[in-house]
Amino acid sequence: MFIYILLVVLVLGALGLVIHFSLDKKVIYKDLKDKHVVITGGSSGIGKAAAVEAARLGAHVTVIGRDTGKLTAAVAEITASCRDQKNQKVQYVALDVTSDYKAIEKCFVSIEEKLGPIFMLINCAGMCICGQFEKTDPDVIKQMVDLNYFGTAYPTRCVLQGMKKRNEGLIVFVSSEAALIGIYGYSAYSAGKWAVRGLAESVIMELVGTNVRLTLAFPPDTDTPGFKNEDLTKPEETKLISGTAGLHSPDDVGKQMIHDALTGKTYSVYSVTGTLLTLLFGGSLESGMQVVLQVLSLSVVRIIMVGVLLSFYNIVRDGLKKKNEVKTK
Ligand SMILES: NC(=O)C1=CN([C@@H]2O[C@H](COP(=O)(O)OP(=O)(O)OC[C@H]3O[C@@H](n4cnc5c(N)ncnc54)[C@H](OP(=O)(O)O)[C@@H]3O)[C@@H](O)[C@H]2O)C=CC1
Ligand SMILES: CCCCCCCCCCCCCCCC(=O)[C@@H](N)CO
Repeated sequence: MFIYILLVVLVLGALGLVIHFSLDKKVIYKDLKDKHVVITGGSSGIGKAAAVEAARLGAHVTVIGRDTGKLTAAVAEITASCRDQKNQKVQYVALDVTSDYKAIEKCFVSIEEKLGPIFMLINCAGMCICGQFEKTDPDVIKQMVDLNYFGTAYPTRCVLQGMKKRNEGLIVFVSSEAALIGIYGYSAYSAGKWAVRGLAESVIMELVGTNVRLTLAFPPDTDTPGFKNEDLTKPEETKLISGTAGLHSPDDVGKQMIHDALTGKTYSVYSVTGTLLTLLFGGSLESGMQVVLQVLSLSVVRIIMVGVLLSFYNIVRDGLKKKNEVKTK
């Protein structure tokens, strides 16, 4: 028995060490002084909170969105957070990130002409329209992928070459905890966020040997204008399931996203559920320790997850029962 345990510990220790030494070194930055940070969706919610934090850390900031009213207000708020009001520059650019590639590329060229090479790109523009799939407007099904996936893929395609050439840069993808588990009512939305995750994990492998890093964020429900809006039409079942992970503040999520990227994390997670879900379903080699934990916890966390999933199916069945009762009355 003792020998068996010793063997397991040795094998796991060796696994942890092999991973530790075969990974590229973490690139860690203390602040963003004089760096150019671009944030799509930086005029509201999580993106705005991330922009404010970047300004506090000394960055020149470009925020991207469509509504110039929201962008102007955001620029004022971000400017007020700059630690060096005289030298830091904050600008907005009106761009629809679902535009065709050429238009996005042109816009990114002009952004770099104005404030210099992009050091950090945070792809935060996104939104969720909930509902059962067969009741979802086909245009919305397409919009969820256009905005959440292509709205991340195209801007990233624009900056990658320059970053690789300069051999420095940070990219953040904002996915969702709903990209780790399928949830009633998030059908159209989650497709885009799962795609973002697939893209991230492949690009991360393509960055091997460079100092460019990509961080994949998995926020849970976060109290933003976008969340308030989606909540208006959200099925009760979706609210109950999604609520399991709690409601978080955009300031906390935006701030942590920046710091996770600066400290070279591949995943940025914000709640216990996020930690458990990435432990179970995550594909990154975040660290040797993470992989050892995955191996050790796999069966236990999987059993917990099956229990959780069963309870989610019960929520859906209860909802169905209630709807049938209303119909027969
Ligand atoms: N809040 C939550 O519960 C969660 C959010 N997320 C993700 O986090 C990100 C931010 O969400 P949140 O802060 O809640 O959203 P908000 O709705 O508060 O902000 C969305 C931002 O994206 C911009 N935007 C939307 N569509 C486009 C477009 N086509 N082109 C350019 N900019 C656009 C908006 O500006 P404008 O409308 O002017 O274009 C706004 O600045 C999204 O990707 C979302 O999916 C993930 C998990 C949970
Ligand atoms: C063993 C593991 C146990 C884990 C428990 C599982 C909990 C699942 C909760 C999923 C929450 C999804 C939130 C998505 C928010 C989002 O993307 C929208 N608000 C869109 O804006």
